[in-house]
Amino acid sequence: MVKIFKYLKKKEWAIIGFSLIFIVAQVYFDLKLPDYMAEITLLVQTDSNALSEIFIAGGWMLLCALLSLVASFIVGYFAARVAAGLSKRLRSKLFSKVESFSMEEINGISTSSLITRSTNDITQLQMVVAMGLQVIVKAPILAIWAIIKISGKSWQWSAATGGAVGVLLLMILTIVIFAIPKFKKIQGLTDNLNRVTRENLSGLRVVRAYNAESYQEEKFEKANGELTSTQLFVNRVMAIIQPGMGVIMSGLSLSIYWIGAYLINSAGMGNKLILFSDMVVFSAYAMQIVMAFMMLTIIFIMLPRAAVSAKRINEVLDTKPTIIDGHITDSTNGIEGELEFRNVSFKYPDSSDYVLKNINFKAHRGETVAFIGSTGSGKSTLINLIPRFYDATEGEVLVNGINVKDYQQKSLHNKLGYVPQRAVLFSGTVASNVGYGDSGCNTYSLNDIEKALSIAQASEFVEKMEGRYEASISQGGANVSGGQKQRISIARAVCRKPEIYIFDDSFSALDYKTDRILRSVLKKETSNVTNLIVAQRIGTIKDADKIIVLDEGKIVGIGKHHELLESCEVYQQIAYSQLSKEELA
Ligand SMILES: Nc1ncnc2c1ncn2[C@@H]1O[C@H](COP(=O)(O)OP(=O)(O)OP(=O)(O)O)[C@@H](O)[C@H]1O
Repeated sequence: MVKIFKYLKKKEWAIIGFSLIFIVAQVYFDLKLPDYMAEITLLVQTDSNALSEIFIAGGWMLLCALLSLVASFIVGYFAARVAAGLSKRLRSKLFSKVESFSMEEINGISTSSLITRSTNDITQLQMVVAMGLQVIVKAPILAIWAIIKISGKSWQWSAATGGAVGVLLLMILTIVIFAIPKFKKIQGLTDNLNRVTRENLSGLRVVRAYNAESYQEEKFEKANGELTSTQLFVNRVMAIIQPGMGVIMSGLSLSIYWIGAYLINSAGMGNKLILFSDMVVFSAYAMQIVMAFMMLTIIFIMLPRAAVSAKRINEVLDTKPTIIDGHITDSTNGIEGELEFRNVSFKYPDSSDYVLKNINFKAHRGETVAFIGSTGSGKSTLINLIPRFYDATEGEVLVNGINVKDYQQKSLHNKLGYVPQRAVLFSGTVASNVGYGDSGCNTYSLNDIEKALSIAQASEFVEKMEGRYEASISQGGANVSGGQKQRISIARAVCRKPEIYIFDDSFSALDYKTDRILRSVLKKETSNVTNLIVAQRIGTIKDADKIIVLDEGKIVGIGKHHELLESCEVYQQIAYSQLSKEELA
């Protein structure tokens, strides 16, 4: 929890310091009230006093109450500012930290947990910082000041107050023992609820198509029920606080007046009035003491929960990304568009089996290298090692003769035009999706965007959209078809003008005609660029300069189409399963 405070700025520490003055002022004015109350009690009981004196004392009392209110408002304002500022900063830090994560870290913590940590956990912290500043600092000052004010009055009254505080502390301890273990559980269960909700929303079409609503509801109800019952348990324990406090405070008042009645009864005539006034004042101070401890109770209950949240946030902030940036910003060896896999083997972090084994090949500038193989043979995994979504477990991946690990990631990515297997579009416009990101060169002009869309065979449908290049694209590209999404996604890569294109099965949603036209235009327009194409269709890769056939993570054939048709059994099987002998010939 303390670690989180290092994210407070100097200015915010200054605000906290400044707030302290107002907190002390507020306590001072609050504790001044019983003094005036005692004065008024005495004035009322003494016949010789004018009404105006009572009004004056009452006026001072009102002023004190008003000043206390103003001080409390200022402290509240500052506390809210500091808390909101801290939570904004933490959210930004978490966001940029998560951006630096590789798939290994993201999968390790889980997307749903990362969302809960960036929202719910930060809110818990924000609440405790806002409340804490007002209460953690105020309560002890109030308690100590009030105790000083009543010290030496009457040991019987002091004993009664001490007893009340003792019972209060016992109550807090019981609550804390029962409730704290549940706080950690609540955050974990919130992650789970988040995960089930996300899964349901992202797979809504499949859920509907398979009438799986009740199955999903059952899953949701289970997650919801678990969270609710844990929250209910905690809230039930917490519910004891309010009435418990009421009983303690009323009991204390009653004890003070009861003890007071005995004391006044046994006192001489001259002391009766003083004792009565003392009793009124003592009871007011005693209430303040109990109130102070009550405030601390609330904080002691909120702190453990916030501590759990702080730990979860720190966990993310302290995670060291496994993909570490290199230093090289550009290759100075004059080589461009070259890719080499040198004895590369790879296994996923949570798995013991190698998915790629001893991969060796080279792609030169201007060449089209295609990867084919059955599903799960490791094609996407191989491609993912180039932009460093994962790092090779053994061996080296070299771009322009330099290990990808030695590049600054930004520079490496600027050399690549990556088109993923599942086209990803962001909410915005066609133009914002095509001219997406930073290529390290100039910003994209409308001309660049138009040209990229035209190469990707997307101009025709984009021209027909309302607003054309400024036509809106909804989240995930929900308002365009699968093939259209793929073409916009291809245009995005073209717009970057990369040295190496990576098409991970990116033509699968296109009809054969568009697929053929797109590839021939792409080849013409980007003749100096290296193309890496993962495909399932023989038709898509037939004309490639080099076809690499993968089987169970191993290269079982490299060559041109006609060579592989003669020499590679796996390739033959794939080819004959798609086209007849005549078509292949
Ligand atoms: N994140 C992951 N963690 C663990 N194993 C994975 C992960 N992603 C993929 N795999 C495994 O790696 C193997 C290769 O998967 P990959 O996605 O590279 O195959 P592919 O040839 O691209 O298949 P497809 O043509 O179906 O896309 C598969 O056996 C898969 O189960």
